[in-house]
Amino acid sequence: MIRTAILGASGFVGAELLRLCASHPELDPVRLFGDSQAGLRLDAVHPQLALAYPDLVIERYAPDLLDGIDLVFAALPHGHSQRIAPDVIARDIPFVDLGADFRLSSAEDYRTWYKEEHAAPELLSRFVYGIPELHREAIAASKTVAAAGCYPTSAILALRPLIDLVDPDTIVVDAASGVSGAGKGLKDETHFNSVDENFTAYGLLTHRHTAEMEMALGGRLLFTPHLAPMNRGILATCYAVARGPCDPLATLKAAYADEPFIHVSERPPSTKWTFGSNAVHLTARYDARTGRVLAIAALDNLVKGAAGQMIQCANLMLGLDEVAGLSRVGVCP
Ligand SMILES: NC(=O)C1=CN([C@@H]2O[C@H](COP(=O)(O)OP(=O)(O)OC[C@H]3O[C@@H](n4cnc5c(N)ncnc54)[C@H](OP(=O)(O)O)[C@@H]3O)[C@@H](O)[C@H]2O)C=CC1
Ligand SMILES: CC(=O)N[C@@H](CCC(=O)OP(=O)(O)O)C(=O)O
Repeated sequence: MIRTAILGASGFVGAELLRLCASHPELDPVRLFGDSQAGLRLDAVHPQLALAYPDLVIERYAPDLLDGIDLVFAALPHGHSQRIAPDVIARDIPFVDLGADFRLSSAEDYRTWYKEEHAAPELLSRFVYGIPELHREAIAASKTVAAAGCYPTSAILALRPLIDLVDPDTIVVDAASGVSGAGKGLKDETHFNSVDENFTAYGLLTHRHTAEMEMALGGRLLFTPHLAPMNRGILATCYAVARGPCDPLATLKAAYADEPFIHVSERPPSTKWTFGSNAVHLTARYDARTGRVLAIAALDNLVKGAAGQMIQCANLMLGLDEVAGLSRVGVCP
């Protein structure tokens, strides 16, 4: 078994990593780290995991606790894993990070979008951007992977195969997320009374995920995130001016024909089709009237947008079956 440590185990993504590891044939979570919940038994923090992990305790991180570990997952707020990465790299342990610390390729971009200095800029170039469908070989050859964010995963998977068909400077991405995308901390905007029976746009013109989408797609794009009254799920509706008449649905079908987690069909996708699974459902159209391409993606922000993507990357890095521990079937209805 692969002795696995999880930083941020007491958070939403940490819980999802543990849920997925419980049915993974190789990954064995043996060390869990948290902050405010350090010192508590796992079942006190995440009761849904009690039967799978009766004996685990959340600890406070110390570098020595990584000794003997075979794989590290980090699901920490931005800015933390850049301080821990040197400990992991010094021990030569495969490391999959889900924070934004190592996703952008330059410290300057990080400063621009995250409004802080990067603490380990010399490590940025070691990290491979973690979307297996686009960077499978590089991920398999790397020990350090920065798993992509949830919104970027949806928009990039919908648009990347279509990029030669459109003008990248005309891309518009409107995406709606379930509230678990904001993590477990309670804020005014994520309070039940703010979210229930409500639908809001936020982060206008400035959302940090714009940078990741531009890095993967080229061009200057307009991204508007929305908060939807649901627990999980992202639906990204993407538009771009086409270079000429085209068949984007056929292009997506061809690009993803052999992908285990991607389903392309004519039917407009729903987030519920992906609930709890690592699946991404896509569709696309060419609109001859406006000369635009439309592409839509649905995924579960906590699985393909987070924990599932991390496990898919780890499977590749460790030479395991890429689909190990990951479901392709959503819970619907
Ligand atoms: N939620 C989602 O759908 C997605 C999240 N992400 C990213 O993944 C990361 C985790 O997200 P999520 O699980 O939602 O967040 P949560 O807020 O739910 O969990 C955060 C975790 O980090 C721990 N933590 C907080 N501060 C510190 C600290 N100072 N030192 C050590 N540990 C700390 C918390 O510990 P404790 O609870 O014990 O205080 C908790 O375990 C974030 O970077 C997020 O942006 C990316 C894609 C999707
Ligand atoms: C609904 C919601 O609030 N979503 C979060 C994005 C999800 C996330 O965790 O962002 P990273 O991928 O950068 O880690 C937000 O908009 O800030």
